Amino acid sequence: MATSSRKYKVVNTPTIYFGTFIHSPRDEASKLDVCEEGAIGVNSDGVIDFVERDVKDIDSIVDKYPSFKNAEIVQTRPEGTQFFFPGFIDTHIHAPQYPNAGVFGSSTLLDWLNKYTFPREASLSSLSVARTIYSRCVARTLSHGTTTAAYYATIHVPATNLLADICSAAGQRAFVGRVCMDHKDINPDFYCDESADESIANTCLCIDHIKKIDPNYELVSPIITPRFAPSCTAEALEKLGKLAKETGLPCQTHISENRNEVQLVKQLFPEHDSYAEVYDAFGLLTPKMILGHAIYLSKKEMELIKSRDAKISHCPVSNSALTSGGAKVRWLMNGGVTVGLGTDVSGGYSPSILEAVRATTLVSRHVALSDGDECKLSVEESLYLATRGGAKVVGLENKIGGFEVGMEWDAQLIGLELVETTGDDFAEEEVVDKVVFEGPKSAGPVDVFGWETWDDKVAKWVYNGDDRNTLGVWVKGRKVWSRT
Ligand SMILES: O=c1[nH]c(=O)c2nc[nH]c2[nH]1
Ligand SMILES: [Zn+2]
Repeated sequence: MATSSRKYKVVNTPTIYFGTFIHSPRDEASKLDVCEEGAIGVNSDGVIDFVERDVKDIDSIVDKYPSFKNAEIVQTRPEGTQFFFPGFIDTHIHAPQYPNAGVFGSSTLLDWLNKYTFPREASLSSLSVARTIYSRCVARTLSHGTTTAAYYATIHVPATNLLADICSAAGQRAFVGRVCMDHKDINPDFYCDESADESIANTCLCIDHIKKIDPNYELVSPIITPRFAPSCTAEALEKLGKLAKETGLPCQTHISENRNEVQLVKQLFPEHDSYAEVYDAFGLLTPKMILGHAIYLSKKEMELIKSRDAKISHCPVSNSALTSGGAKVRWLMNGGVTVGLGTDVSGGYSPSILEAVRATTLVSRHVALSDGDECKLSVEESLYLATRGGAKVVGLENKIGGFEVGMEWDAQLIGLELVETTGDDFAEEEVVDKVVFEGPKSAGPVDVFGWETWDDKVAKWVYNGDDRNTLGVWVKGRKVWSRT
């Protein structure tokens, strides 16, 4: 059933963004680059034309770049409470599971799949259910600053095509994968592909649809998606590996998330030495593969993944919620493996990558308790993973993840008014006046709030912020979300 045949094409008004810009330098995870008084010109294709630092007045910039004479101007507030930041990249999210976010009880992966997840995903055989869930999911992730998402959909072709349509219409950059799962002994009978051939044929139908709505995959791309090794037969994995090679399309799957799952893979694929080698044997371990979780990898597997240049999506919220374990991100990074962040909704309870950033720092501290202080990841490193790291994971590091000439304007405007970084805007007296308080007088707001450096402000955003701080979101220069 076709859902839409409208092609993606957007022409924007050239725009100059003025004010404070913060991003991670391209290959430097440990610090942020703060440009307090800058200007970025974005042309009608959504591409950054110029970046200027130490800008004292708007007129001089407009004079210098005549093609921006009639540009729209978007400016951060001057009091140091707002900044532009690259859009977040969610490298692993299950859109159909969005209504289940937060509902996992005390289950762990394999029982969670059967109890909560497969029944929910099966309900998307109804296109109207899919429409409700997918519109909500895309709107909510955009509102949290997610400008790019690598989505797992379901086994249903019409619903998967609808997800692609919704991303295209809403302006979210997306990889949309029809989930392949044909193993009859593992998947429930109400939610399983008929055969390996059906897995491939239905995947091709989804690829064809996306090709129709976005022929050059400018915004929305198909992604080949074997759910995980246990849910696929060897025949399906082999055919999907061939399809990946023929089409050159990206791929995504899960790996080593849970100890019982790793055991199951050993039982199902006894002829292969490890989980990673199963994917490698079927031609799926390539630079275009995104592996979700990667908690229980051996050193040999990590080295194999590195040698194939496959990528890893770290999903700390999900790994904590489902008691899966703590991924050793520092170890992966030291081994030269490319890592990005995923929400993994609904194993993860939140659609927010900011939450995943926060959890990345916290989970790394738990890992540090057993493996040493070196494992701790800083706010700066975690934000790097959410932007530059994610961009590398989805193969778009030359387009998104930072602010350089030639990159596309995928950005969010962050407002810090709600995270206590200024002396004003808080009706302290109103509350305190009602309380009988005998003691020294307040030191005054400026001494207590408003002293923070930009690094401090960013840390306060990461640890105390949420989507209320996300004031505006742009993808490829198009405004796709605004907090009114
Ligand atoms: O976190 C996860 N979510 C899923 O939907 C899934 N399927 C297989 N393995 C999975 N892990
Ligand atoms: Zn997942």
